[in-house]
This record gives sequence, C-alpha cells and structure tokens, in this order.
Amino acid sequence: MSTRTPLMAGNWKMNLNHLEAIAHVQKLAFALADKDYEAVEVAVLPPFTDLRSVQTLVDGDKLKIKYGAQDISAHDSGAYTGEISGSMLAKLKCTYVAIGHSERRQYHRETDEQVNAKAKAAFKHGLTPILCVGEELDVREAGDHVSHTLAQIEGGLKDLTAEQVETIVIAYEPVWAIGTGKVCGAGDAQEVCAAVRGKIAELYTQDVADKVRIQYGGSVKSGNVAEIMAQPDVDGALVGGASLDADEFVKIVRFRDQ
Ligand SMILES: O=C(CO)COP(=O)(O)O
Repeated sequence: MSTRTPLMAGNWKMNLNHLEAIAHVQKLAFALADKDYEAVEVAVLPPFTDLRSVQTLVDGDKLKIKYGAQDISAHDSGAYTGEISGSMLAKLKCTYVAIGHSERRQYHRETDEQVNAKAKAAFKHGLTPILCVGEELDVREAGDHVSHTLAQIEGGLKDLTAEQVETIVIAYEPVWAIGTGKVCGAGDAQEVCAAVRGKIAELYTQDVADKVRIQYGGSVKSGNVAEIMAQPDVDGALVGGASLDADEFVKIVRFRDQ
C-alpha cells in the first residue's frame, strides 16, 4: 500500500481572469472540508495574472488549497520579455509549477532540454515541478507510447539529484486524451505510470521511485476518476476542463466517494 498522498490539481490553462479566480477559489474553499485535506492534497494552477489574487485569498483566509504556475522561465532575471522567473513565483508563495505541458511542447516547441532547464530553475527557487509527459496519437498507434514517454522522463530529469527527484510530481498526459473526452483506459494509464516509476528506479533507486507522485491527466471527470485513481501507480490527477467547474472539481477531489 502506497504512502504517497494523492495530488489532485486543476490546470486552468488560459481561463478565468483574476476576479473569476477569486470567486472560483472561494467556491472551492467553501465546498472543501478539513477532512478532504486529510488524505488528499488539492492544488490549482491559474494563469500568471491570477496568482497574486489567489495568494492574497489563501494567505488571508489560511486556506489549505495549494497553488502554482503553469510555466516558469529557465532564466533567473534579465532581458527575457514576457517570461516569469522562479523567484517571482516563489515570492508569491507558489508551491508547484507545471513544466513541459504538451501545449507548451506543441505550440511553443519546448524541447526536453528546455524542460530540464525549467525543472532546475524550479528547484533552485524552492518550487516543486509537475513534469508533464505523454505521447501523441500517432505514437500510441505505433505502439511506442512507453518508450516515447520514458525518453521524455530521462530528458526532463537529466542531472537532477535523488533528493530533488523524490519530491517531484510527474503528470502522464497522453496528448490524444487532452480535452478530447477520450480518456485513456485505467489499465493503459497504469501501464505507462508503472513504466515511469520503473524508469526512475533505474535512474535513481527504488526508494526514490516509490516516493515520486505520478498523476494521470487527460479528460479526467468525476465519472472516471475513481477507476483511474484505483491504479497502484496513479497518485493523482491533473485536471483541465473539469477543474473550471467548482462542483465537478470537488467531486474529483472526493474520488473515493464516486
Ligand atoms: O491537459 C490537461 C491538464 O494539464 C488535461 O486537460 P483536460 O482535463 O481538459 O483533458
């Protein structure tokens, strides 16, 4: 039986302005009870422009919900127009930062090398990376989904220490299941998540691998979350669309009741 605390995180993507963010986090705070936080960690990843508002709310009301960003610059400061540094996110008391989301890889051509540099930047500033990996449809159809995902793991974790890796979160998000309503079968998600843990054991130690939390992401909803969370190597969910509906996200957090 795993001792890993599940992490249920909402990736809002480019949705909800700062006023909507306040209303949304207030709804979550109202609906979630202390007992929800006993066995599960809950986090939201709002757009950058919402983070200050979310921080003020969480600090002011001592909320247990955690928050983080959807991206980070690999650089510390300087002439990088449009980028946001790890020290800026740390100053806003972010806990998490998503790195290498497939939408960043696809639309911004982020490579494993850049993803690795961002992971290092996150650790440098005390942030926990949620390293996103996963294959496109053609890769899965060719039967190469495991090797593709493990190559992303190897590239993303390059030169990170065992102490860093044991705290990292991995999000396995098959690209073909994101925003499509096509959920990956629970057994298929388990296959890749187990292979990811095996790879981390090979690169580090079994002990390190046993501590890493591996989330599944891709069309997670209240109706399918229980089956996915029942898999031994799935330690949480990274939820896109369904996290924008507070009632639905609360049901996902309460996956044990579904
Ligand atoms: O990309 C995702 C989370 O990071 C998943 O998005 P959906 O839940 O909308 O499929």
